[in-house]
Amino acid sequence: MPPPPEFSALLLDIEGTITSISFVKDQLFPYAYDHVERYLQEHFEDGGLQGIISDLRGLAKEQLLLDPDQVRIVRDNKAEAIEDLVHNVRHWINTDKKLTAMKALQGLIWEEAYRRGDVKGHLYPDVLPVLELLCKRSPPTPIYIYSSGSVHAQKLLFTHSINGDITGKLSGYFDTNVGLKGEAESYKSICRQIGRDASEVLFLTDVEAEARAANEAGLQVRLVVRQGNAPLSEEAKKDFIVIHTLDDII
Ligand SMILES: CSCCC(=O)C(=O)COP(=O)(O)O
Ligand SMILES: [Mg+2]
Repeated sequence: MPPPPEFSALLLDIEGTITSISFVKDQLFPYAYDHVERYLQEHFEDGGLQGIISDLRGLAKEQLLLDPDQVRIVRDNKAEAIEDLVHNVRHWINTDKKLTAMKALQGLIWEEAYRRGDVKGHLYPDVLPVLELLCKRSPPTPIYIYSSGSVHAQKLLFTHSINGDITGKLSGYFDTNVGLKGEAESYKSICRQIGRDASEVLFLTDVEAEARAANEAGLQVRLVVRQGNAPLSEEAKKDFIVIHTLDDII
């Protein structure tokens, strides 16, 4: 194992890196799938949802061009709009699409589940001890999150985690409003926003395309392997240092 990396800021992916894929796929996604219709019925007129519905209408028009057999244009009438929105959102959940407006709606739906205690954000056992160590360094090493899940959904997961509220350990959150995770420009933008040179930032992810994009942007990168993750390609294992626990970065 190579020596631990030197870094002055840590950027973390969530699913497959610090949280199990099974928590997201077997608990969060089914909850959103099952509750999206009721949520839209109950909240359709809410101010906070209106912008998201408008974004979902625009998204349907874009996605229809790529996926004409499955995506529906969202009709104007409320009952028909809900029918179309539910159809599209369920299709995007089933196909694990990382679409910003759909992720924003998922975050709102999950809020109820977390608040009622129906779900708790999963964290691997090595995560909190390493975050605590980094926070105790002098000066503390700031820790940021970059996930396809909305910032709202991220904050919910860390507020209602199996280790309690760990948001005090985190310095900031980024979602796909900053750009897609497979694009180098997104990582450059994050580094600008956190005021760090890319070479000082360590990014941890389970996804090869994200690792390559961050590497292209000049960040240090480790690929994280967890039980239940998709297998890494031979090329990825050759090109990146692979770790199995966050202990390997300290
Ligand atoms: C923020 S919790 C929900 C996770 C999610 O919706 C998702 O798509 C996970 O993507 P990630 O970029 O964290 O691998
Ligand atoms: Mg991931």
